[in-house]
Amino acid sequence: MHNIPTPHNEAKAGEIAKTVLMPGDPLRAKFIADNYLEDVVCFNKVRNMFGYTGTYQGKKVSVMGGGMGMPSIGIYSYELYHFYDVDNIIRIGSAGGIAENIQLRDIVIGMGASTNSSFANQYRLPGTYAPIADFELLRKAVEAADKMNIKTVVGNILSSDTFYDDNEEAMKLWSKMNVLAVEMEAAALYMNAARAGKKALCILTISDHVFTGASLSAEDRQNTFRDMMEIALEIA
Ligand SMILES: O=P(O)(O)O[C@H]1O[C@H](CO)[C@@H](O)[C@H]1O
Ligand SMILES: O=c1cc[nH]c(=O)[nH]1
Repeated sequence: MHNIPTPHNEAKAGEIAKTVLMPGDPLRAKFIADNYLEDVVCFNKVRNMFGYTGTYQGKKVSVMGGGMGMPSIGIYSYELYHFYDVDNIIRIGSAGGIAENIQLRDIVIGMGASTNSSFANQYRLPGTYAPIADFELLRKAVEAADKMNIKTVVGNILSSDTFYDDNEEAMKLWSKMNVLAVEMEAAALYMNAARAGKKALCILTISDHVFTGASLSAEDRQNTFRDMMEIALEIA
């Protein structure tokens, strides 16, 4: 393997599993390692973007923070796919609901990730690219959730470059196109996966609703995030 360690990841060859769970928050990665994994080894501390490898029900799995926004997950996922031989990245994140039928605590799986980002420009495509999840991972996630009696909503999500946006109408326009929820990374992850010939999926928990202003308490957040983590671990 060439190019490792990277400026952002100090892991050595073989230290990262074929499947990586990737929350935005590195402390959520630590939470998963502490609460779900056995025989844990921390492989990255560069910029405090913690990465851990351990076993879950006997399977080797890694979990690493990806940061906030597409430039950040763009870097970490690119390096994992291209330099660390990772095959699958499953983002597990929080999101704001923007569809009427989406409520707090819902688990939304991004079949597609629309975006206002220019990440795709690098590919010089003669049209508009549609970033999509890997179907096999998507199907497995839905099946695992069904078995665990956890409701999921599958559809289009928005990966936004902005958390605070001056255009108050923007979310209403995406909502009119049946986009379910807004987060900030999936589209870049899906594009990096496609370009690398690898697999990606984004599973989200609705932590707030953009139009109603409703938001989860800290305790609620932890419990519902656990459902999402367990779906991801199940399919890892
Ligand atoms: O909870 P995470 O995974 O960080 O995801 C969401 O939360 C952050 C914004 O608060 C953005 O990264 C957004 O995508
Ligand atoms: O990106 C995000 C994440 C949670 N809630 C939002 O409104 N946006």
